[in-house]
Amino acid sequence: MRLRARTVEIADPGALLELLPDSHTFAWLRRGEGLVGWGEAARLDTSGADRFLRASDWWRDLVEHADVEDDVAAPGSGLVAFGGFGFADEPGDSALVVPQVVVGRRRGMAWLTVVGDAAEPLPTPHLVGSPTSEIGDTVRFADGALSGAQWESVVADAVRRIQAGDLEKVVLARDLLAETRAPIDVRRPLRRLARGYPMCWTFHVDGWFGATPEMLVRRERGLVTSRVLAGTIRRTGDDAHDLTLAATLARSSKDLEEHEYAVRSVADALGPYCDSMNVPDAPFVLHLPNVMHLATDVTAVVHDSSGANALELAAALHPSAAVGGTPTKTAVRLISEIEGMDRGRYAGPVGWIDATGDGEFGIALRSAHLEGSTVRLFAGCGIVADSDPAAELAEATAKFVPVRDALAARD
Ligand SMILES: C=C(O[C@@H]1C=C(C(=O)O)C=C[C@H]1O)C(=O)O
Repeated sequence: MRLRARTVEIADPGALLELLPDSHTFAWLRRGEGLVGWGEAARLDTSGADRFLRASDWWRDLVEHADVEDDVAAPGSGLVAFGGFGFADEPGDSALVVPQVVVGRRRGMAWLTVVGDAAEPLPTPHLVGSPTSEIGDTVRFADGALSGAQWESVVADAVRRIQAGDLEKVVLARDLLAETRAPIDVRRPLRRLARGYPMCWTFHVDGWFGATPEMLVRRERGLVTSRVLAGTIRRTGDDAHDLTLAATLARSSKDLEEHEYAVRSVADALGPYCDSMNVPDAPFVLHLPNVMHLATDVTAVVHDSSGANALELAAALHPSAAVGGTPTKTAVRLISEIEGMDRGRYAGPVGWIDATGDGEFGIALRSAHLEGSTVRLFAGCGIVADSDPAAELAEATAKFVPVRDALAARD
């Protein structure tokens, strides 16, 4: 189908999440800016090892044949698709979806994009949200694939293999199940995540939602940025003590080593596509309400000749050592062998791409999958030679907090 898209500047529409008409919607937001969308003008479902490249080819073809009128010409205006990609190559369930309506805000400017079949006139949507239903008054949590104790023994197994020299680092995750009596309206947890974690990217694509602090790749007019996180410490709630902990984190050789693997994997993957790469010598400490991370922002400029779009860059970067391990292939194999669950789209790229190839793909962390009245939450930790299984379990528990709190019955 040939698509037609029209983008016009609009007066400030207020909080973008309030515009969503129902739970079957798309969101990508940080500090009130970003994109929300609804309806489906076009969709590609894909899977397998070449899921990113298939999605990129589909997107390039769709853009080439579309009629686009874009009065705004900002990253995220004009034709846009939201995407969510499976972590593992198999099954690798992934999708790229072009909504019928997208509302965006960037640097105080707002726009509306409407997309439809080129053969028909475009509708004029009304930007009025609808009330969301309450999350029922009981949310019951249960272990997912493994209990805490079983997961600790999986971590201990990984530590033994690392000490034996099989690999340097592996990121292991676990899942939790949350059940409510009535189906959950995803707009509730999204609003809470956006409010509680303004420094993160709050997202929703196809039932996968969360607030991630980690940017796999942002491409904006050829400038590429990746925010790499690895090395974590839990917050205590006492700000003065947390500052001391932050200083300890910034000097911890275990965490610095783990961080270094992750930064190196991103810089190596971007190398073939970019020039003028800047990799800061030392990480900074990113403070989130539940945890603190060592963080490095890598920047670079896409080669004119490679012209890699945001999806192709995400394909090159995924899975980074922050969510897979080092060496990547050995780590990913070990994950599928011992983790005991299918990650689905957890820790896979999630975000959006526009017709110029600009876009943002975060890593779907601090995230969950919603299906009716069941939510599956995921959290993981980087395991290295001197990791302690009990401490890793506590770290994973801290990383469940954002989605757990977002599912609470009341504010
Ligand atoms: C795997 C997760 O987080 C990743 C692992 C980290 C670590 O081990 O220190 C830190 C940030 C993320 O890169 C998660 O949140 O589930």
